[in-house]
Amino acid sequence: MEGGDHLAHERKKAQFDVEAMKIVWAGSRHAFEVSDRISKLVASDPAFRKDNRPMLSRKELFKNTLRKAAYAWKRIIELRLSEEEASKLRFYVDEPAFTDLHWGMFLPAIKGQGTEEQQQKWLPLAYKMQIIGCYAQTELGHGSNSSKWWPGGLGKISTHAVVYARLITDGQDHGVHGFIVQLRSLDDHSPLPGITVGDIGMKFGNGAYNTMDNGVLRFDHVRIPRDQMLMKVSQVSREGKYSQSNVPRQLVYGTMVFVRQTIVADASCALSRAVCIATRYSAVRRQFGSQNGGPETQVIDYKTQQSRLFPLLASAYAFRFVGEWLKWLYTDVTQRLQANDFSTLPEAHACTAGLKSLTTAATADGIEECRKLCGGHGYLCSSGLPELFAVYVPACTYEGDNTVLLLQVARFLVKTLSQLGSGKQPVGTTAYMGQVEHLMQCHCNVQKAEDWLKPAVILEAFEARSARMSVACAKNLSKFTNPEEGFAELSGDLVEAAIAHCQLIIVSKFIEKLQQDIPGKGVKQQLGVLCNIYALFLLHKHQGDFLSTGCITPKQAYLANEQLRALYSQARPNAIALVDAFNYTDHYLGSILGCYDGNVYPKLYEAAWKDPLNDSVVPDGYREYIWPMLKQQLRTARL
Ligand SMILES: CCCCCCCC/C=C\CCCCCCCCCCC/C=C/C(=O)SCCNC(=O)CCNC(=O)[C@H](O)C(C)(C)COP(=O)(O)OP(=O)(O)OC[C@H]1O[C@@H](n2cnc3c(N)ncnc32)[C@H](O)[C@@H]1OP(=O)(O)O
Ligand SMILES: Cc1cc2nc3c(=O)[nH]c(=O)nc-3n(C[C@H](O)[C@H](O)[C@H](O)COP(=O)(O)OP(=O)(O)OC[C@H]3O[C@@H](n4cnc5c(N)ncnc54)[C@H](O)[C@@H]3O)c2cc1C
Repeated sequence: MEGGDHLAHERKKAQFDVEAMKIVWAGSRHAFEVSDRISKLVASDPAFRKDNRPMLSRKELFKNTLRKAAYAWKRIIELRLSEEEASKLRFYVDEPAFTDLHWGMFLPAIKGQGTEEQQQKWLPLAYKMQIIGCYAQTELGHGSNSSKWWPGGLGKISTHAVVYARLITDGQDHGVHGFIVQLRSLDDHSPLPGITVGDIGMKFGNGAYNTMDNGVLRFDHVRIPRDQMLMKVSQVSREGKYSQSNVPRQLVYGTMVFVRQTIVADASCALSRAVCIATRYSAVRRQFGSQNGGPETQVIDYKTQQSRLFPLLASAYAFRFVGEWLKWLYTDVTQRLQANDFSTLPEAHACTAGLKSLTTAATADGIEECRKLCGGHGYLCSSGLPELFAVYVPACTYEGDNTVLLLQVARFLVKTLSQLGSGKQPVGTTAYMGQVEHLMQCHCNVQKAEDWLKPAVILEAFEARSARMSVACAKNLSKFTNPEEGFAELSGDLVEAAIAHCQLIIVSKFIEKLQQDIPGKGVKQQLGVLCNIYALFLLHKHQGDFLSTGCITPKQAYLANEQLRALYSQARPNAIALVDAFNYTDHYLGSILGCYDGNVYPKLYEAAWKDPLNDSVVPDGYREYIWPMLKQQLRTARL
């Protein structure tokens, strides 16, 4: 079959209104319209071509990124794009660049930690891109006193950086503070005196994150003007006197709360992209199982394929909704901070840290699983999956190593539990800890498989598991005379308790989403199926936790798995429509296996011939190396 829509028969099976689901996925009709318009704008502009990335040398790749960034900026100004539209444009250009750190960290750091006066001075320059900034926190070795190492945009482009360093006045160390530091001349871009700066070298994968100039930075007797210390949290007077505002010191880390929140939203994008590719290809691919000479089985009909693919599809939706909620939480905490209410900052920190950890880990693993779900073709760069994996996987490390972040969540949970004794009622995502006595002894009320479809049953099982794991950690910790020693010794268990808590948040936010009014034929029902798949998949995967804490019985675990299989069958006819609802253009997907029309094989065949290696029939190097070897063998054989 040539041309046409090879997936049309699959699209006809959908039991819901795909156009309505697109609005739900985008968040609102307005968000959908912006996203749809900008994605088409990028896809139709040859300046944003990206299929050649894996073939380019590092220097060509990097120069190409600079060209795209400058062109994108020009288009943003010409078309008078709003911030929302510009950030969608960045998203669909789909190429990490120094601009990410400028807009995503440098500007937010000044907004969050600079005084009004500092903001008035620096923000207009940064907004007009008259200066370009990065965010320099991480060190090569340890300690905020060696060399900065890793900051994106630092290596070759940034003119300025927010640098985190120890503040010492009168011989007293006041800990880490943020400083705006000019790095390069605004005239000829050369490093300023005392500054050594460069790129740290090639990173994992071809193309991928190598479009970014992650950098190294050293200072030798560099003087930073006093008014370039970010002074919202603490100040140094002209006389060198150190003082602190009436705000928590933790605000110094506020930029990370903001960025981690965006990383959670981004996880749903990366995962949905991989899932879209794997789902479409699984419907196109037929392998074995032919009966009476009929067509072979579509691999998407194999239960094993479904049990690997559909939980990822459900996770993409789950991460989308928890990301939406996290954005709300971040906006709420920001408004409170402006009104000097700091009460929800610890929760915002724990939620952003924990959800960043969980969603990036699941997404990185999920992309790799999608590659395997596509068989051998998934390993071709033209599948789009190798580059997506290479570009995505550092998300498990940047903005805080995922394990380190889970330990932050664990500290928050232990603290919450310890405050119960003094009568402090937990709120927000830890409100369930207020019912800890009930959760410690409740029994799951599942007698038949369908009982697992009740939101209250699922929620109670997840709450009980999380509460019991945290309480067990707290009890074990209390046996240590030195709490820090105890924390280190039990860190493995604490990480698992933190994971249980964060999974509960994602499940509960999906359930809350379903309580809203969701228009469109069949849309809510499909989301209900996905929500149950997500929850029961987690329950099945972590059944050891649920069983060992006595939250469910072995029979109930068995029934959950039985229900999960039934849910896969319900999702099957809707699978293609559920990935169509992401509304990704073929340009954005960048994958032959995932193309909208499913016409995979002719495109793969054509693409192979475009590889530079096929430019000539006899490759470079043949005459030099292979021909003499063949001749030698021939001579030996004749002897
Ligand atoms: C194409 C061109 C187009 C142009 C388009 C223009 C428009 C574009 C528009 C937009 C584009 C935007 C794109 C955005 C994309 C962003 C890209 C992101 C890329 C990622 C780059 C990566 C950057 C980095 O990695 S930066 C470095 C991050 N480093 C870390 O995360 C380190 C991890 N470690 C920690 O977090 C540690 O906690 C610590 C180092 C912060 C502190 O450690 P320590 O001093 O030991 O303190 P600790 O005991 O842990 O904690 C003390 C108390 O503080 C509390 N706490 C800790 N962290 C926080 C926090 N973040 N917030 C609040 N509170 C915090 C902690 O709970 C303790 O509290 P307690 O009450 O005392 O217990
Ligand atoms: C692509 C990329 C882009 C980046 N961009 C920036 C940037 O723009 N600006 C910037 O400042 N930084 C940036 N970083 C740096 C990044 O933030 C750090 O790499 C990250 O915070 C992890 O720190 P680390 O590398 O020191 O790892 P380490 O802390 O050395 O971690 C190594 C291992 O030790 C474990 N470990 C560490 N501490 C503990 C602990 N307390 N308890 C238990 N286990 C522990 C970790 O789990 C991990 O397995 C970037 C990194 C990457 C990969």
